[in-house]
Amino acid sequence: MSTARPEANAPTDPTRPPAPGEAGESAAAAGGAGDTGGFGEGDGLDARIVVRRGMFLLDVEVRVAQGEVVAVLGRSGAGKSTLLRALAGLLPLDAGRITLAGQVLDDPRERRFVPCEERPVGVVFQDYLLFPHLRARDNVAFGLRSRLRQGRRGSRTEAESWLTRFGVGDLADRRPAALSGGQAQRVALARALVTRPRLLLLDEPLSALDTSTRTEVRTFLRGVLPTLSAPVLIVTHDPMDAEVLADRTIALAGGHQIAPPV
Ligand SMILES: Nc1ncnc2c1ncn2[C@@H]1O[C@H](COP(=O)(O)OP(=O)(O)OP(=O)(O)O)[C@@H](O)[C@H]1O
Repeated sequence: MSTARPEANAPTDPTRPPAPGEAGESAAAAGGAGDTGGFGEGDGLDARIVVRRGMFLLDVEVRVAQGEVVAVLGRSGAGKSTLLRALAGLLPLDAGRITLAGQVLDDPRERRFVPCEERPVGVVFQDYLLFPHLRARDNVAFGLRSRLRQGRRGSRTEAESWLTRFGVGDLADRRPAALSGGQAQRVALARALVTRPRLLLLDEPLSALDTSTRTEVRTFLRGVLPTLSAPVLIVTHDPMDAEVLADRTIALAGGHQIAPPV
């Protein structure tokens, strides 16, 4: 495990596709869930996250049990994406500690920092960030090949089975430009889950979708999320998403946790 800490507040571009070895592809790294062959071992997520970005300070405590789905609500600028980026390893903590399934991912006091590509964390961003030049099958297989070192044939077969599970198996040969928003979001979710991360982060996964697709994907997620025994954090502006998808809600304002809306 690397303990080198990146420069605090290093600029990252959330609009670019995840590079090989980045957290936009779910990472099941050495010591991650790939070792156990499945979700759900360990103690869930336990984190105190303190991150400064310019004048903004995020300071929150988050605990999510295995199999629990927690919605993170808050107005624009509240710190929701900053929270997810810190958990994914895209922003280092300034103070606090992140422990996932018993493994310390970030603790500045102990100078410990697991880089994003080594974190067993799956991330789905609002605009999918699929690799545009890869077919759906290879988008999903990418993490298996790069992180788990699986061979081409086996990783493709496994990718196809995840696409089928998510109802888009017949689209395996398509590139992202030939997928609808809902289809692309399913592929992105398959890609995030294929390496069996121990934490799933969904950043506004429905916000780029039109109303009917949004309802379709929300219903789909409602079926899938309870089947994962990993902790899930889902950032959303929409209380309906929280109501339908989450067991519990965290509300942020100005970088701090507040009582959730009733
Ligand atoms: N690179 C940066 N440098 C300085 N400040 C930043 C940077 N990125 C974000 N911020 C600030 O951090 C605060 C929290 O931003 P963040 O993106 O986490 O909010 P959010 O709740 O996800 O908002 P939205 O719902 O609009 O995505 C904002 O005040 C924002 O201006």
